[in-house]
Amino acid sequence: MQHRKITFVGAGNMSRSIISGMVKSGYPAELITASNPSMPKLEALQRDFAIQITQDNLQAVANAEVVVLAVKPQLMAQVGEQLQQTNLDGKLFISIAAGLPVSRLQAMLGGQYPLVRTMPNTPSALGLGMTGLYANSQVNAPDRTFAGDLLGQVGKTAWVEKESMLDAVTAAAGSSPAYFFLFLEAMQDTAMQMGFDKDTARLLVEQAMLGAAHMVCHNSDLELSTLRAQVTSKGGTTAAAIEQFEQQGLRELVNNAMQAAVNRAGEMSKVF
Ligand SMILES: NC(=O)C1=CN([C@@H]2O[C@H](COP(=O)(O)OP(=O)(O)OC[C@H]3O[C@@H](n4cnc5c(N)ncnc54)[C@H](OP(=O)(O)O)[C@@H]3O)[C@@H](O)[C@H]2O)C=CC1
Ligand SMILES: O=C(O)[C@@H]1CCC=N1
Repeated sequence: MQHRKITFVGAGNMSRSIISGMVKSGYPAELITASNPSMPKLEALQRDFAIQITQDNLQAVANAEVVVLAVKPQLMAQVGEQLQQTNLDGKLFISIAAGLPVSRLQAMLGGQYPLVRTMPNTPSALGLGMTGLYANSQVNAPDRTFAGDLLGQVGKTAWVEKESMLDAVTAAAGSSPAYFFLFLEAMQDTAMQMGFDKDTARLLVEQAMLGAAHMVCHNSDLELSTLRAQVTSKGGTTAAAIEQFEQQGLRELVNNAMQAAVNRAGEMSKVF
């Protein structure tokens, strides 16, 4: 990918994931800066990836061609106001914040800058991320390619043409790792109630999940329902378990949960 001087404002979990992927893919560390109010995460990034670090957002942004906005949504207005003290013309902005629409981000930055709004997820830390991207009309073709390549360093990407679809990406991929963890927690607890120690219970569910995930990825020509049917012997144990999920409304529950994520993104766009 093209290499540009890039600054991450906010050096938390998601920035670390993306920076890790960039450096592993050969992006020159000397072109990457992270800015954060406290030092420990910055020092860890410098130690692990040899990038530039600073506690001075303004200096870091002034020197950058690309600015990744990676603070919590509720802190973005404060950061935007601070950044207005420097000349932001000509910079490409990439936001990873949940919920905040381009119009709000532009108001926070005080101008109509090229802005790619994205929604990544934490598996990006392992190079297995899924990121949705949306570009505003100021983003030119090279900027679009740069943003796609950047998030492509840490996983797969999907562009959306309608900004509202980013909230659906949040529900389906940004937040969804947590749904899977919850499901695994519940299975681990049950396996322990059935007599396994904690480590063995975890091994059982994590290896089953890993195998199932690989089966999904390696059989993209098969419907998910076909993979399920291959496990589900007629009148057998799986059928008994699936019947419980279906009777007790798992599909409706999933629908309600994902809709709640979308609704919350909509609320966040108004309150932050
Ligand atoms: N976690 C997730 O699964 C996902 C998160 N996101 C989005 O990513 C963004 C970051 O989330 P995440 O990395 O998880 O959060 P973190 O809390 O891990 O990181 C946020 C960082 O911002 C720093 N920060 C606070 N105030 C400022 C400031 N004024 N200037 C610069 N940096 C500041 C914090 O520093 P300190 O700790 O020192 O206060 C912290 O290191 C959020 O907007 C979230 O919506 C998107 C997709 C998935
Ligand atoms: O929970 C959140 O708001 C963020 C966005 C997606 C995952 N974490």
